[in-house]
This record gives sequence, C-alpha cells and structure tokens, in this order.
Amino acid sequence: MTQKHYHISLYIIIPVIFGGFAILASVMSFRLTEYCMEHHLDPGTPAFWLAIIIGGITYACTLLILWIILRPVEKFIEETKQLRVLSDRKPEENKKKKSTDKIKEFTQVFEQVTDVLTMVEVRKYFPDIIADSKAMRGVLSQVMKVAPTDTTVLILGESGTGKELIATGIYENSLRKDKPFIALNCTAVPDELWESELFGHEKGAFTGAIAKKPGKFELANKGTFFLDEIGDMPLKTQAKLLRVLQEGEFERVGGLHSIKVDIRFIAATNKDITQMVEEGTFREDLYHRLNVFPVRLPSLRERKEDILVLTDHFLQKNVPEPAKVSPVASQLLMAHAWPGNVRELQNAVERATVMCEEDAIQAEHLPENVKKSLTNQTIAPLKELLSIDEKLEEIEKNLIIEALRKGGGFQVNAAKLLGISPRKLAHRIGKYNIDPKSFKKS
Ligand SMILES: Nc1ncnc2c1ncn2[C@@H]1O[C@H](COP(=O)(O)OP(=O)(O)OP(=O)(O)O)[C@@H](O)[C@H]1O
Repeated sequence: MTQKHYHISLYIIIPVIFGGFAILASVMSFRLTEYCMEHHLDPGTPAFWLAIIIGGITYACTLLILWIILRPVEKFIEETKQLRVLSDRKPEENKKKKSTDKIKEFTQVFEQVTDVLTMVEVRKYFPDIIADSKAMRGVLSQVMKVAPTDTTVLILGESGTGKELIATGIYENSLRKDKPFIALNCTAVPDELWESELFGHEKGAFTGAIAKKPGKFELANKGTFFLDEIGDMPLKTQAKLLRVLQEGEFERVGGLHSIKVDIRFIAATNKDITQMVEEGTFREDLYHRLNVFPVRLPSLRERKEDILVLTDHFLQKNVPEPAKVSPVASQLLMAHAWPGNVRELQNAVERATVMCEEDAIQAEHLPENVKKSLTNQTIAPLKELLSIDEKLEEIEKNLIIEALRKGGGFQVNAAKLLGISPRKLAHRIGKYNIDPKSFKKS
C-alpha cells in the first residue's frame, strides 16, 4: 500500500495549535464557571489551577515547536561558522555573541552565506568577470535575471567599465548561446556604409556592389545583436533600427522584398543618453525601445574593493609566475581615480609587468599619472577633497582596504597588519562604509 504524505505549512500548523489552546482555555473556563455557579461554589481556586495547567501546556508546546524549528537552523549555523570562508571572528568572540544576541548571530551568518553564494554564482556564470564588490555583484545578479530572456538590454557606464564583457556574459548565459552573436561598434562605421552594413545589399544595388551581401541584421537572425556605442549612431540610421526593433523586418539595399528576422538586442553606450534625447541627438522612441532593461555599470572609483583583485587577475593573465604588488604600489593603485576604468588599470598592470624585473611591482613601475595619484587626491574629481583631514581620511581608508585584502577579508588579520585593535578597525570600517566580506576569497 502506498503511503500518503501531507505537507502542511508551519504558517498554518502553529497558529492552529495556539488558536486551539485559546479556544480550549475559553471553553474550559466557561464550563468551569457554569459548573461552579450550578453547585454554588467559588470559581476562583479551580480557575487559578486551570490557568496554571493550560499555561504550562502552552509553554511546553512552544518550547517543543521552537526546538523542532530551530534545531536544524542552529546546526546549520554551527557548521557554517566552522568554515574558514565565513568566520572572520575568533571562536571565543563567536561564543560570547551566541549567548547574548542569537538573532543577530543568525542574521550575520545568513548574510555571509548569501554573500559567498553570490560570489560562487558570479564566478560560475561569468568566469571572465572579476566582481568582488557589492556594487558589481548587484549588477551581475540583475544580469543573471535578464540573460535567459529575450528582453532588450541597455548597458550604461563610463568607457572601460566592462560593457562589452557584460554583453558577452548576457549572450553566454542566454537561450541563444548556440546561435550567432554579432557585435557592431557604431563609432567604427563610416556614414555612407551604415545601410549596407546593417541591411546588406543586392547585387548591383550601387557602384561596387558586385555581389549580393547579407547585412548584420541577417547574420544576427535567431541570435543576439550587440550594438556598442549606440550613442554614436546617426539619427537617420536610428529611425531604421527602430523599425527592425518594432517590426522585426527590413529590406536589403536595392532589394524589393522584406526580410523577417528574430533578434535579441543588447546596446551599450558611455554617453549620457537621456541628455542626448533632451538635446534631440538621440531619438526618444528608440531610447524607450532600447531602455527596456537598463544595466548601469559602476565606475572603478565607485568600487575600489575591485581594484586590487583586478590587478591580481591581470597579473596572473600576463605571466605564469606573476609578481606581487608592493604596499606602496597598492596604495597608489587604490588612490588613483581611474578615469579610464578597468581598461586603464589593465594597461597599467601590463606596463608594470613589462617594466618590473623584481618579484614585486614597485611605485616606479606604474604610469606617471598613477604615481602622482596620492598628491592628486587634493583635486580628486568625485570627492573634492578640500582639507588635510579629508586627504588623511582617504589615505586611511585605502590602507584599511589594502589590509583587508591582504588579510583575506578577515578583520583580525587586517587589524594585525595595521597594528591596531580589531575593535578600532571595526569602528573605522563602519565609518568608511567598507564591506569586509567583499575581500574574502570563496
Ligand atoms: N570586471 C572585469 N573583470 C575582468 N576584466 C574586465 C572587467 N571589466 C572590464 N574588463 C576588461 O577591461 C577591458 C575593457 O572592457 P570593455 O571593452 O568591456 O569596456 P567597455 O565599457 O565596453 O569600454 P568602451 O566603452 O570603451 O567600449 C577589457 O579588456 C575587459 O576584458
């Protein structure tokens, strides 16, 4: 005989049990009072004992339910706290916390687990993208959601922030990953070639059209079309692109019949496209068609936690036995504003690798503008540092970030490197809003 299993939600069971107790208590008190009145007895003493009994049973049931629910959670917390990847505190500190603030402890471990899982997810699905910072992981979790759909994505971000890398990541995690990926850099197309580049042409359509040629739209059919630097597309071409986006059809230059296509579009720009719309240099209707799922990539200045991880990544990419980065060089890399973002960093690391003949990259191996970055902080574009205190704070913040990275994200290690107590370090981490978890290696 097959056994049937019924799964009832705890949200139903627990209210039913406690509701049942409340009803039972009311019915029994009513009956008791009725009985006492019929027999001319004082209901005070029996009511007191009834309350004690029902209270005791409810208390025991609550304990049992809590034990059943919390036992696996506590086991999970205990086991995960043993993992090196999660524990950034000494065991004694963990014990102290456990007895005083259990909810806080649970929340902290759950947050750490989620953090590590997102890092693992990022590395699994985007192996070429280094994204340890919270900001970038947030972007990638958005990208993960949109990748397997056919939704049009508009990637915004300064030059060198990795827009092309993200577009490739979307394609590789999409349902069209076995179909063509056609990329077109809109800055690279001369004005007179736009039409034949996109739509292709028939033989004899114009002088020099000696044979029929398919355009990018035709090549991208059933696949993905990445329009890089879309802000540089001429207005005339924008109108034609809009038709393909809306109706999925076009004609070859010199052609008479329409060709239907099924394309997933990804566009990217480093320009302020809303301002372009306001100025009339970008079509508003096309902007709305493209802006279905905008993804904004933060500049490297906004995710300083990624700088040294990216540096290590590029060092490992260049040579089999990569050099280390000296503390002073790390400090300079952290202090630079990186207007050219990841691309500029990549070039600086490549140059340093060539220049460096020792086992550690020193300040002198870095480009001139990076070497000057600590002094340049007086005119740092984002923060407009005015006073010496602000400059010192920025340097202190950078030193903490560097120590956290070296200490693998463990505050105890970082505090030792900095020669301060973990308590002081925790205070400063809070002050500068640094996320120590993002320095942990999964
Ligand atoms: N998160 C990252 N991890 C690893 N490499 C990165 C990352 N972001 C960017 N890069 C590298 O930096 C370089 C520039 O990236 P990419 O071309 O994608 O930037 P972009 O935003 O498209 O630049 P542009 O606007 O100038 O076209 C590439 O070599 C890319 O591999």
